[in-house]
Amino acid sequence: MLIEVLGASGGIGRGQGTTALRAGNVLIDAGSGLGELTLEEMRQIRHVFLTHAHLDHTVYLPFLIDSLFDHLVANQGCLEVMALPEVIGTLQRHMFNRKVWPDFSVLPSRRYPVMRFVPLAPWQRVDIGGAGGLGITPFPVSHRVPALGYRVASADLPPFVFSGDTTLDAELVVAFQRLGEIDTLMLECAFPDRHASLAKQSGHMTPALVRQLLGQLAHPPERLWISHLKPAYRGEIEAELIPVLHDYQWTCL
Ligand SMILES: Nc1ncnc2c1ncn2[C@@H]1O[C@@H]2COP(=O)(O)O[C@H]2[C@H]1O
Repeated sequence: MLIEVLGASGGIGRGQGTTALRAGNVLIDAGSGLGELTLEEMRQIRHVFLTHAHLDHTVYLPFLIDSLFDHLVANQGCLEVMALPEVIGTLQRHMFNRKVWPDFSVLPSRRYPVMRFVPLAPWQRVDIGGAGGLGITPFPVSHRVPALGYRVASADLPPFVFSGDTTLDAELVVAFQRLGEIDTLMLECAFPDRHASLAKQSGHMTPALVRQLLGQLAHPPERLWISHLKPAYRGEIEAELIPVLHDYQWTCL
């Protein structure tokens, strides 16, 4: 099983989509990177796990469900959107509210809708695809709004951890300790160190915070994929990460 990064940018620009990952028939987040998929590829998707409600992680969800509508109706299919209860409430109130977008969780009928919200609880693993499938474990992270990261593993996928959007605090360190061994860590780093206070205020990481987090892990990851760089600061963040990550295999997405 491969994790395919469809988008991982902290902003927009040619060739840069916001967060969306694909593993088999599962999506993690539905940012503008989702626009990389063909209609046929979208039709394979059965589950969308959301980290949080912010637009850069959800903006293509309304288009996805609209694009799949006929196919789902014809096949009696239903797209499962998995998220924290607070995130589901936000999407119901502000996105699928029949003003911004139709409420596909009651269309074409309440009994057989094309989209279903499934509440998640931190640390309650969800198994997708039975034996040999994916085990997806949500864990709490520290953002401005209720948010999760995900650990994804399967028989042929060593533990992959995606931080989602988060800053560093004591709870995040506890969560990472509980995750145990990590093969690949996709970790956000949105701002350079000169914007440390904005990073804290908006719930994001800087290279100095990445250093602090890694220094507190009992099981450092084998490799790091750094994500969510704000395009305006990309060069600066990369330069600051070089001394922080010199002992790791790493790349900026
Ligand atoms: N206090 C703030 N001042 C300026 N920009 C902010 C502030 N809070 C949030 N943002 C920006 O708004 C963005 C919302 O999405 P992000 O969390 O990815 O990143 C956030 C920041 O880029």
